[in-house]
Amino acid sequence: MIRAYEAEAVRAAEAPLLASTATDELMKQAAFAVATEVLRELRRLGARRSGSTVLLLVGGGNNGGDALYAGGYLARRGLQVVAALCTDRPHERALAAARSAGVHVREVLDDAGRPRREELAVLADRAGVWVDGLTGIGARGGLREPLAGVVAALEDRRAAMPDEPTVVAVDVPSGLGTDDGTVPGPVLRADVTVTMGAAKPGLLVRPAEALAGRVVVVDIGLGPHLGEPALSRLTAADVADLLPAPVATDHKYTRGVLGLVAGSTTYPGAAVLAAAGALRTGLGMVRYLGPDAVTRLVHERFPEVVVGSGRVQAWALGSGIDPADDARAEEVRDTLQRALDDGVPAVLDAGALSLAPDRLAPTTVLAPHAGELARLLSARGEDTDRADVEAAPLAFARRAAARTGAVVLLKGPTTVVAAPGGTVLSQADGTPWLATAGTGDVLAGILGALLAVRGEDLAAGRDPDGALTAELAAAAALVHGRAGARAAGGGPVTALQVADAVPGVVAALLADR
Ligand SMILES: NC(=O)C1=CN([C@@H]2O[C@H](COP(=O)(O)OP(=O)(O)OC[C@H]3O[C@@H](n4cnc5c(N)ncnc54)[C@H](O)[C@@H]3O)[C@@H](O)[C@H]2O)[C@@H](O)CC1
Ligand SMILES: [K+]
Repeated sequence: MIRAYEAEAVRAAEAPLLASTATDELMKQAAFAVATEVLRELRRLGARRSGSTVLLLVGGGNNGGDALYAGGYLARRGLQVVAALCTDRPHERALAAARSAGVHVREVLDDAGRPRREELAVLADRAGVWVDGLTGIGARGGLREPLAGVVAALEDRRAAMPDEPTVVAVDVPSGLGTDDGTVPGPVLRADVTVTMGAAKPGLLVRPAEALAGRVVVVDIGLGPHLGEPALSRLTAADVADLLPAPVATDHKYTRGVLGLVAGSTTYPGAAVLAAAGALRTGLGMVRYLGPDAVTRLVHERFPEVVVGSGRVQAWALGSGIDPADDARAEEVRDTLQRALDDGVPAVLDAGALSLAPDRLAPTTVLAPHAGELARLLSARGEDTDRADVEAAPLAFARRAAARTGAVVLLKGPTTVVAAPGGTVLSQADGTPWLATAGTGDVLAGILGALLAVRGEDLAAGRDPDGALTAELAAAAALVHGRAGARAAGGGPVTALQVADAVPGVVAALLADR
C-alpha cells in the first residue's frame, strides 16, 4: 500500500524528529536522496548529458535548502553545479555549505525582485538537469511572483530547447496542489519527484499527478509518527489479499452470487460486457434480469448465466440502461431499494446513477465518470459541471461520497475512490487505450463480482464507513486497468478483450501472493 499524507500531517510527524536530531539532519538526508536521483538520471542519460551542468532552482524555504545541500553533494562528486537564487532569503546554512562545496551561485532576481529572464534562460540552457527547490509543502495556493514568473520563464525556455533537460523536483513540483491534487497556477513539470517521508495526495491524483513524473519516496524516519493516511494506493500484493480464491469446500452459493440488471434493446451489449467482467473475475454465479432479446444475447455468449431472480450477495445495476425507459427504471429503483433495505451491496453504473435515491449505503458504490458525477451533484442542488470535476477529482469524489453516503468510484485516467467514512484511494493501473466503449460495463462486472464474493463481510451494516467497499472498488480498478494494459499490449483493445484478460491478471496476482 502506498500511503499519502497531507502537508500538515508530514509537518507534525517531523516535529519530534526535528527536536531530537542535529541541525538540518533531516534536510541533509533529504538532500542526499535528491543528489542520488540526480546522479541516477545523469547515468541514465549517459553521454548525451556529459559535461552539462546541474541547475539548482532555489526558493526561500527549506525546500530550497534541500536543493542547496543536494547541490553541495553533487559538486563534491565533481559535477558543475549552479544555484539560481530565486529569493533574497535563501537558507543560510545550506547556502554556505553549497558554496564551500564549489557550487556557483547566481542571483536571478533584479533589484525590484523580478526574475531576470535572460539570465535564467542562459543558465537553463546549459544545464542537463534542473533541480526544483522553489517551493515544497510550505507553499500555500498557486505560486506568487516572483516564482510564478520564474516557472513561466523556465517552461517557455524548455519548450524552445531541442534537448529537454531532466527536471528533478524536491518533495513536490513547485506550484502543485500538494493536498488536493489541483493545478492552481504555473507548475514546473517534473520527470522525477523525490518526496520526503511519505507520498503526498497531489502526487497520486490528477491533474497534479501528471506533472510529477516518477515518484520516489524517501524514508526519513517519519513512519512511526504518521497517523492515518489521507489517501492510499493499492499495490498488487494488497489486491491479491482482496481477491476471490476458492477453497476445496466451496460451492457456487458460498462463492458469491451477483444479480445483474443491465442492458436494454438500445444497448444490449452492455449486459454481455458486464456479465463477462463478473464471470472472468471469478464468482459462484451471475443471475441476469432483463428483456428477452438481451437475455438471448447474454446466453449466446455465456450459457452459464442464470436467468431470473433469486438470492444474491451483491447487485450490479445500470450498465446500458436508459433511465427514460420507465419500466426498466422502475426495475432498477425497486431492486436498489430492496438491496438497501436488506443491506446487500451494489454497484450503480451509467443509467442507474440518475435513478439513485438521495441517500445510499456505505456498501453501495456509485461508478460515474466526471460528467456523470457533475450531473449527480447537480441533481442534488450543487451547481457544477464536468470541467469542475476534472480540475479537482479528489475533492469532488469526497464531496459526492459525503453527500450520498455511498462509496464513489470516479472513473478517469486515474480512478479516485472515496468512502463516506473518509477512506480515499487512487489507482492508476490502466492505459489510455481503455478509453473505448464498453470498458465501463466490464468494470461494473468486475466490481460486482468482488462485492458478491465478499458479500458476507459487507452484509447488513458490516462495513459502516465503507472502508472495505472502497478497497474492493480500488481493487476492481486495478484489475480492470491491468487487464486493459495486458489485452492492449501497447495497441488498441476492445471491451470484451479487456474482460477476457481478467483471469490472467487474477491468476498472476494470486500467484505472487
Ligand atoms: N521541516 C523539515 O525538517 C524538513 C523539510 N524538508 C523540506 O522542507 C520543505 C518545507 O519547507 P518550508 O516549510 O520552509 O516551506 P517551502 O520551502 O515549501 O516554502 C516556503 C517558501 O515558499 C514561499 N511561499 C509560500 N507560499 C508561496 C506561494 N504560493 N508562492 C510563492 N512562494 C510561496 C514562502 O515565502 C517561503 O519562502 C519540504 O517541502 C521539504 O522539501 C526536508 O528537508 C525534510 C525535513
Ligand atoms: K519543489
